[in-house]
Amino acid sequence: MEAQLPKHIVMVPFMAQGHLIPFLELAHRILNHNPIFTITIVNSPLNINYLRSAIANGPSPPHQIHLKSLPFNSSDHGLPPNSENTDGLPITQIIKLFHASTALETPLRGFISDVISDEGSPPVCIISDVFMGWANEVAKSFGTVNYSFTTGGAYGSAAYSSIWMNLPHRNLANGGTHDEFPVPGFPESCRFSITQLHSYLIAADGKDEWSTFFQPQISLSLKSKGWLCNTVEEIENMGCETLRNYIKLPVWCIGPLLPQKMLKTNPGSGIVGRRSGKQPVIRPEECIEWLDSHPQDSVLYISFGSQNTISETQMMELAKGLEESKKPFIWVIRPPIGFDLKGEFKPEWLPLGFEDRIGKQGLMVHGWAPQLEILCHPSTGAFLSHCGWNSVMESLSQGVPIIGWPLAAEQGYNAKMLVEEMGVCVVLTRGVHGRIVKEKVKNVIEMVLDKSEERKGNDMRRKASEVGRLIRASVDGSSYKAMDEFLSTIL
Ligand SMILES: O=c1ccn([C@@H]2O[C@H](COP(=O)(O)OP(=O)(O)O[C@H]3O[C@H](CO)[C@@H](O)[C@H](O)[C@H]3O)[C@@H](O)[C@H]2O)c(=O)[nH]1
Repeated sequence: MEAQLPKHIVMVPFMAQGHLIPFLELAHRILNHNPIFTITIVNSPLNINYLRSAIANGPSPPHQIHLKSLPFNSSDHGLPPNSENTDGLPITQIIKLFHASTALETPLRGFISDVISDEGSPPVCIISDVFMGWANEVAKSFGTVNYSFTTGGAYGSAAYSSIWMNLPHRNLANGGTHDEFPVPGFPESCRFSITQLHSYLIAADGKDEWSTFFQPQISLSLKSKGWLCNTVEEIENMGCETLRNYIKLPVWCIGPLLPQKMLKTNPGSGIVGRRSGKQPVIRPEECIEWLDSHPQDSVLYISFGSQNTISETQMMELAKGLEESKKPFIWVIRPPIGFDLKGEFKPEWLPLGFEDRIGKQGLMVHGWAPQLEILCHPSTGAFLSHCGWNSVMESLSQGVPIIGWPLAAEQGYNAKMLVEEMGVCVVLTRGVHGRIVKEKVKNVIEMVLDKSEERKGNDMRRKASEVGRLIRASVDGSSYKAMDEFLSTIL
């Protein structure tokens, strides 16, 4: 009998750390579920190198995962040389990278043709990032199908898609009051605020450089056979219903795409190990040792994800508020907005003598921290986060409540959902122009870390812990079932 060729899936992630890693985790998850597949992840050369080191740094990679580098030259798109990832790029360049990402279409077509010559048939499907909607056309023209993968949550993805496609805030008079407006797909009672939108979205008119990328790409992704979503059905009931209602396609909630150790009932402290192409500037063991010296649920962890930072004034007030709160903290810090994020950190961005004065109260990490190890440690009591979806899932999976400071993308919608639907978050401020004073920083930190009964912090922790339980239960429950259903549709 002739041996059956493995079923080939081609994955097309967007060119950002917060997208590449969930795609890699998705590939692992699919293969754990059913090893019959071969998966090729395609991207620009530097992102493929990044994924190669992520695989090398992580636990033993299955032989069925292949990486394919597609030609891409950032200088052809008005970007600085070697700019193939949002990491470290200022916002004005990020939009150029979004537009440039569509240049991967022609080389992807070449690759699919090669697959057909070698294997006699096209891949069983392409799984493309929601931002890489053009992959739908590629799939169709080669007689295969496309599924979209949103690396965000259900609520955030629904809001992001609907707001970009409809720009509902442009017509506040149409059913809106003051600065609040309804969003197509969401219940009438769920109003969004103009303050939750980034300035480029507030200014968008359908013809600007942001709309002319997002509208066609989301619109193409709406032609997929269905969407995979990095969330858990039970924790986002309303978000899942809204996403299905808005996109009118099947949605499989297959998250959380996190390392197995984080999903154990009591992960405890220790090395989690992750697939990441970046090395922390501090050894995980050092962080763990520092956390070991603090009581349970007492430490605030602060990080704004892989590509964001705050303003100079905000940094100063945050530092003062932290110092006055006297609460222990780990702060992943980068140069403020307007400066080279990978450049040298200048002492004048913090209060005079700050780092010397805080001593054992704070651990400053200049660059990249071992976030998973920090969040899994029992001493970590709260996370001051920009509400990027990976950070949200990582925090909630460990029952850690969130102090939200959304900065860009769908982070404002994530924060809204975490506050209104889950009750696990309080918003400190929004954006790089958001007002922030040290007194508020101090009060919010104290409130969230306060474990006394009847305090809001205690309630947030209890709710976060319940969400964490649901996330862990989904691994053998709803998310497992959703993956099963998805794979049976492509087999
Ligand atoms: O010092 C650090 C900082 C970050 N991380 C990791 O980097 C990832 C950051 O991801 P996320 O929290 O999602 O933030 P972004 O990198 O900003 O993510 C982009 O992609 C997400 C998924 O689509 C969106 O939700 C965000 O809005 C978008 O900015 C997480 O896994 C973190 O664990 C570290 O390990 N160490």
